[in-house]
Amino acid sequence: MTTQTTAATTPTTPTAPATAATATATTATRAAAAAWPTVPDATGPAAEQAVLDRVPTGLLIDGTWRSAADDATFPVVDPATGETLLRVADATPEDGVRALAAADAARAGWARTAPRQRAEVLRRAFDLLQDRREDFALLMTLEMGKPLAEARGEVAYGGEFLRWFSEEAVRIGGSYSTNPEGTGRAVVTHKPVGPAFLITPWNFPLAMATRKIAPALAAGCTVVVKPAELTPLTTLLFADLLLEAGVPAGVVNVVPTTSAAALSEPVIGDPRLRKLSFTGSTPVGRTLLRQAAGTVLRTSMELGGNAPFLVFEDADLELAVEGALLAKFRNTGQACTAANRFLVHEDVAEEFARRITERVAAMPVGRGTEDGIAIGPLIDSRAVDKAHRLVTDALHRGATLRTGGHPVDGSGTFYAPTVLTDVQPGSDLLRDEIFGPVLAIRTFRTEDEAVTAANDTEYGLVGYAFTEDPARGQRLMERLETGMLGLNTGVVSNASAPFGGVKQSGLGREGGGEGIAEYLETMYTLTPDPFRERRTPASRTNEGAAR
Ligand SMILES: NC(=O)c1ccc[n+]([C@@H]2O[C@H](COP(=O)([O-])OP(=O)(O)OC[C@H]3O[C@@H](n4cnc5c(N)ncnc54)[C@H](O)[C@@H]3O)[C@@H](O)[C@H]2O)c1
Ligand SMILES: O=CCCC(=O)O
Repeated sequence: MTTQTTAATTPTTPTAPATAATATATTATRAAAAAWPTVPDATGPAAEQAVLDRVPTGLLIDGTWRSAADDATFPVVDPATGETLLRVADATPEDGVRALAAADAARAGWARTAPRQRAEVLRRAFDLLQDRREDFALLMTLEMGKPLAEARGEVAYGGEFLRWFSEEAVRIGGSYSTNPEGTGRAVVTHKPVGPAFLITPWNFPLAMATRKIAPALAAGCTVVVKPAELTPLTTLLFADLLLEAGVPAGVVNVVPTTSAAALSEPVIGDPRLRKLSFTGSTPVGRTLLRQAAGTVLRTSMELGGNAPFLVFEDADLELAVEGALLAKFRNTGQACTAANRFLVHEDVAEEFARRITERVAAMPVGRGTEDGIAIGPLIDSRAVDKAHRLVTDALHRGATLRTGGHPVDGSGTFYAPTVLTDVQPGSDLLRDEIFGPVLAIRTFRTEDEAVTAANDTEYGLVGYAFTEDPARGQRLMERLETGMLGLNTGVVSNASAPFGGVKQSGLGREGGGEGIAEYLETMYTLTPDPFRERRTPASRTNEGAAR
């Protein structure tokens, strides 16, 4: 794959309480005070420093940037170089509860705003993000490592949630109907569920935040956001943009922390919290669900995946190869949607493997800020170790190495893009999320065999299938146990579509019309038929007198 291919196909939609005494306010609504010059489409040390200088490094609580309660900070590191980019305030559990108190105090006011007003705030945020897209892209590449072309794709994708939910905010409906007996009228309305705690992962630092914040705000909910400790900078810069777009104090609060579990537990256990939306791994999701049971909290869970990628004997192989490159190597393989198991019909397996190996072997690896890079660093050394352990296990069990298969020497946490064929049943990478640039191929003989293998996992986020037979495509839609299916395409993500999984890949959906419903409560009111004469005591007396 050339970098140009990666860039062109990177999806744009995608086409690619507080112990208050110690917290101190440092700047009042920082964003309003800051002038923002037009950002040049530039990279290099000066551009990097300029964007880092713009990032607020405190906690956002009640519309004010603050230092942490104990003044502690933690470093955010560039995974390509190992160098510290910035230090960020490290929120304590008390800060988390204080942020929730702010969200609770702002709750009623925000819920009462006109939907149009909420829509316009989100639309302004969308416009501001477009103006600053180069800043956000560069910042994501710095803190997360993804190639700049992909980071630009994520700004476009993440921004679409702001635009989509600005449009959805004014379409929160309800219904008025006559009950079947004809004796009454049923009125169904939707209201904001209340303060929401949003926990996001490191792999899509902007889009995973906008995919939660935008529908929550559109619905009229206030939020506390806990970004991943590895990539808090994008969320902090985005929160500042939201203040500038007109989000009132307390509506969005942000608490980066290195103590995710300690901060989250009291917030989740606090009865003022009404909603938890989590994106991350399935094991952490299970823990949070157990905690949420304590207060019977509404939850949305976007969890891990183990996507099958099926190539049938009647597939357009060139299309399948392009789809495979996107489905596997987008974000250097670090996507919940990443194809984890390639199941290829035995008649076309060797040709598919030959073509894909040629492309993968040619992928430029390097720091994401450099021109033409297709494969950036993995997020940290643990991710490199995991990828390598899975590859080594597969090789020991009989797989064949076609290209890659090793960490890249030098600074940074890089893993060579890898293709394995003849992967044997029982190999760990067929069961575990690889979360790295490793493409593992097995073969199958029949459609039944392919479907059985595809469904043989506790996960069910997304699947991909390449076939030129429309009837087979329809059978797969009905038989694959996933929340999403890419049929002859390697990417499904789009702000207008319900994103989410079945089985242990999650609960609920983000995006589409479903996305805002996750932040709304349904209320039903019954009232008597207004055309029936009311049988008041007085009318009953009169009826009796008349008889
Ligand atoms: N389904 C989706 O939409 C989707 C999207 C992106 C990532 N993911 C999944 O996320 C995983 C990768 O992301 P990750 O490594 O950041 O996941 P993770 O579960 O380790 O962390 C996710 C978030 O949870 C926080 N966290 C961790 N332990 C916690 C605890 N005990 N209490 C509260 N918060 C806690 C982390 O600080 C981070 O903010 C993969 O499994 C991937 O598939 C899923
Ligand atoms: O990592 C999972 C999210 C990927 C996406 O939204 O396309």
